[in-house]
Amino acid sequence: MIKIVVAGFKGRMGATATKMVIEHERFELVGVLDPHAQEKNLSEISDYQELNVPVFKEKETLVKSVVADAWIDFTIPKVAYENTYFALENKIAPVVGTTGFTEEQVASLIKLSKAQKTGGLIAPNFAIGAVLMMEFATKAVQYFPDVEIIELHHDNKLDAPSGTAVKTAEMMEEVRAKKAQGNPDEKETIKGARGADYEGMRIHSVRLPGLIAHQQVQFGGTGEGLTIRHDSYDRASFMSGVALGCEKVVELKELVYGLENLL
Ligand SMILES: NC(=O)C1=CN([C@@H]2O[C@H](COP(=O)(O)OP(=O)(O)OC[C@H]3O[C@@H](n4cnc5c(N)ncnc54)[C@H](OP(=O)(O)O)[C@@H]3O)[C@@H](O)[C@H]2O)C=CC1
Ligand SMILES: O=C(O)C1=N[C@H](C(=O)O)C[C@H](O)C1
Repeated sequence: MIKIVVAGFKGRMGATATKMVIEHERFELVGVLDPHAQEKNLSEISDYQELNVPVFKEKETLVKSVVADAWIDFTIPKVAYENTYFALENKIAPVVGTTGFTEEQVASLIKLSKAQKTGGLIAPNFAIGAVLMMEFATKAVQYFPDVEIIELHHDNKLDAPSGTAVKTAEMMEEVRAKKAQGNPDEKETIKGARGADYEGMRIHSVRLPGLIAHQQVQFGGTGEGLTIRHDSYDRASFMSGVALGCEKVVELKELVYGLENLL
């Protein structure tokens, strides 16, 4: 059995991941973390009355109280780096879905994981379809260097652009012919009209109630266009990737960035 803790267990993703861990035959939920939780045990929550899983408000108390192999993190961009660093320091393999990491933070966590000989995963998107979308886009951009990313999310999202959009742009940038898109003389008459600029590629972030997580990567060429689109209609779409991450990280000796590294 892989012993797992879930940080952010009361959030939209954390609650879905907690349920997945409880129901998974090879996982054991040994603790959950939320700084504002009122409960002391999951059994106080009506769906989980039969369980005995301690609830922690501080990560320092958690590591003193339970032994864990993997740390699922769906918290907020402000604390995810600190949490991941802490998990690695304590030789608990992080499986991180929280977005908003800088390139420098990812590099520093990979370095720490190697020093600790501890596996880990930071995956901006755990949906298999989203990973395929990123890979297909990386293929397409070699033929269509003119590309814009439009990501669409629910309006409670804290970070923009999404982690998926950033990862897609990073992957495409590695193989794309350098190019600044649009008319070199173009002027924004309203600031932000052309979206964010990542190495000449534009990223547009849409936030609307009713949405979950969607992205389209739109390419333009001479007399033709290509659109690659992924939609998560339910947060369950992320769970097979989270489960795969938990099974794989305990075998690794360093942290990897992107679920594609484990498929
Ligand atoms: N990689 C992927 O496939 C996916 C990634 N995400 C990412 O996951 C993250 C979470 O998203 P979502 O669930 O929608 O957000 P929510 O706001 O619903 O959940 C975040 C939770 O984290 C809790 N939290 C805040 N600080 C801490 C802390 N120090 N320790 C433990 N928990 C803490 C919050 O608690 P409180 O409210 O009490 O402060 C809240 O319950 C986002 O960064 C999002 O982009 C989302 C979907 C898929
Ligand atoms: O906040 C979300 O909901 C999501 N966040 C991730 C991101 O920033 O890419 C993954 C997915 O898009 C859902």
